[in-house]
Amino acid sequence: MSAPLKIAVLGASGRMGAEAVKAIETATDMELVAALGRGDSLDTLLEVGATHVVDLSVPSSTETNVRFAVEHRMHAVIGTTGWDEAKRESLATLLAKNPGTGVLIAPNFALGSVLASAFAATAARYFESVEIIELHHPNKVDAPSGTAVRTAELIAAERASAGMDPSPDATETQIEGARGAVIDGIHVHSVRLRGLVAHQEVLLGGTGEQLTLRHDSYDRASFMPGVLLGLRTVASRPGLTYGLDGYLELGR
Ligand SMILES: NC(=O)C1=CN([C@@H]2O[C@H](COP(=O)(O)OP(=O)(O)OC[C@H]3O[C@@H](n4cnc5c(N)ncnc54)[C@H](OP(=O)(O)O)[C@@H]3O)[C@@H](O)[C@H]2O)C=CC1
Ligand SMILES: O=C(O)C1=N[C@H](C(=O)O)C[C@H](O)C1
Repeated sequence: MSAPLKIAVLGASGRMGAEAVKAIETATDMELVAALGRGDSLDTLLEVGATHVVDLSVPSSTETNVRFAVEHRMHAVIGTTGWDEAKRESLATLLAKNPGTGVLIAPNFALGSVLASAFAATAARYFESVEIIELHHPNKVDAPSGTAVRTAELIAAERASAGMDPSPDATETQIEGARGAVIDGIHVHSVRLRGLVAHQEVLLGGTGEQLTLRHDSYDRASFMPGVLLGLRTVASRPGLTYGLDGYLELGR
């Protein structure tokens, strides 16, 4: 049997970080070597000899954390939101200088969510209208969710390759925000509600019919199989992978 992966969790006291710590401690092929939070020095990662980092911190710190890891040739699995195109490009440039190091940015680790986004992108070629509603707990600091952004990007790419027009919309006047955020031409609406965890609906409309693709995470345990899959795979995928779908055989 090969040596266990030496894993550090960043954001370890948070809602996701605490769940990841439990999952890693339970995995027989992994060793938790550090559980760090705000104010802890990243030099600890070097002192404990971490080979892999899981970043589940906050959008304002994730880039600094991950760049440190890559500069020291640690593989990184990122669940934290905030990785826009400019940040991803900059990270890819850094990775090119550190060949052999792998990074996964996973907007959503839940396998059902990854599948739902892929199904939605496929379906969006066949429906005139598409909009996204994402629904989350009220402690979430960013909107729209990273998952909704990624889903909109996938849908927009499919519709562009199919030569489709924008979804029809006759709105002439509106109160700002009434039609949601627009990402690559796709409208995204964000709900924050006590009692929710993480949920998303993609509404697809055609003449006389509607298809709704909904995914619900009722518990953060739903994200852990994806976190562990990411950790087990990332070292064999040098460079940057955006989306856990990059590690799955989705037949697309
Ligand atoms: N990809 C996925 O499947 C999922 C992604 N997420 C994303 O993960 C992120 C975390 O979510 P959640 O756990 O709910 O958030 P929390 O706020 O519960 O946790 C974030 C943790 O990070 C800590 N932190 C702050 N700054 C740093 C730093 N510089 N280094 C290390 N840790 C730091 C915070 O500490 P303090 O409290 O002191 O600020 C807190 O403990 C979000 O971006 C969220 O959108 C969430 C669920 C699933
Ligand atoms: O903050 C959360 O809770 C979640 N964040 C991620 C996102 O923004 O998409 C993943 C999941 O939706 C839960």
